[in-house]
Amino acid sequence: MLHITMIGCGAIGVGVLELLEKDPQLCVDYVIASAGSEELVRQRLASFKQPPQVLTALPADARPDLLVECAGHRAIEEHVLPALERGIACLIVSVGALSEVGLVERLEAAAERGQTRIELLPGAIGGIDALSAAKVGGLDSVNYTGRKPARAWKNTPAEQACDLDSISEATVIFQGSAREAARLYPKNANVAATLSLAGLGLDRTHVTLIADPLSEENVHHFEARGAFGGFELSLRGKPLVANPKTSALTVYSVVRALGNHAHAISI
Ligand SMILES: NC(=O)C1=CN([C@@H]2O[C@H](COP(=O)(O)OP(=O)(O)OC[C@H]3O[C@@H](n4cnc5c(N)ncnc54)[C@H](O)[C@@H]3O)[C@@H](O)[C@H]2O)C=CC1
Ligand SMILES: O=C([O-])CC(=O)C(=O)O
Repeated sequence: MLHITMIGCGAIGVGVLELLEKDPQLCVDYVIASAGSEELVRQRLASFKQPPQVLTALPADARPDLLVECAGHRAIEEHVLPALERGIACLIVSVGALSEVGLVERLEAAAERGQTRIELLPGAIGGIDALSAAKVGGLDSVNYTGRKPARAWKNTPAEQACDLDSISEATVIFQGSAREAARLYPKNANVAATLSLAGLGLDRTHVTLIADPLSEENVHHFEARGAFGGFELSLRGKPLVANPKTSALTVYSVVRALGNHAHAISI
């Protein structure tokens, strides 16, 4: 059995815990919540048969087999870096955090010192295997468009680009590099960062973000060209009820990755 610590227990975290209850080979012992939210998180977990212990930091003597981050950009600096230094293998969904200059190198150095690894999960997108394989032969261009319902852009800089409550058609709210998209939209542009880290890098991946009042889905579309040929993918993700910014596939991506660490065959 693999022993897991989970950072963050919101829409993704609860969804993952619900699915993991059915897998006897995976056990989440600890959930790390942000300070002040422990009681709320305990209430969220009250109906679980064996709820994990809720803490605000990993105990000094804890040695989980894996730490999985489902919290947000700040959690990478706060929890993932120190865990790597301690030799704990980490899986993360807040890949956009790696848009901060120098953070990739710091994570690599921490993992090397701890003789462990950090895994960037595909989350709401697919095709990362093909894109990163295509990169080996050389890529010429990667263009990504993220389209979400207008409500998914609430409390983001999109509110300065348009009136989200009154737009009647799809409206471009951002065009630029993946690095800038991830910085400005930490809860909506992790896919942009993941595609660029697998492909042409944060500064050469062109990103368009769209608020679409006529859509009920989070649509992720990218086109890649290079020595391998060409590749297009359109993924129409259903948003989670608990958080319209986040696609349900992100939950399944975490469960798949954890299962691949525990089961005899990984796919
Ligand atoms: N790679 C991908 O495709 C995707 C990645 N994400 C990432 O996942 C994150 C979480 O998404 P949701 O679960 O939908 O958000 P949510 O807002 O429903 O839940 C996040 C939870 O983490 C907690 N939290 C925040 N910072 C923390 C910290 N430093 N330490 C411990 N707990 C902390 C919050 O209190 C909250 O309970 C997003 O912020 C985003 O960065 C989200 C969607 C897709
Ligand atoms: O869940 C999604 O559809 C993608 C998302 O929020 C992100 O890229 O940060």
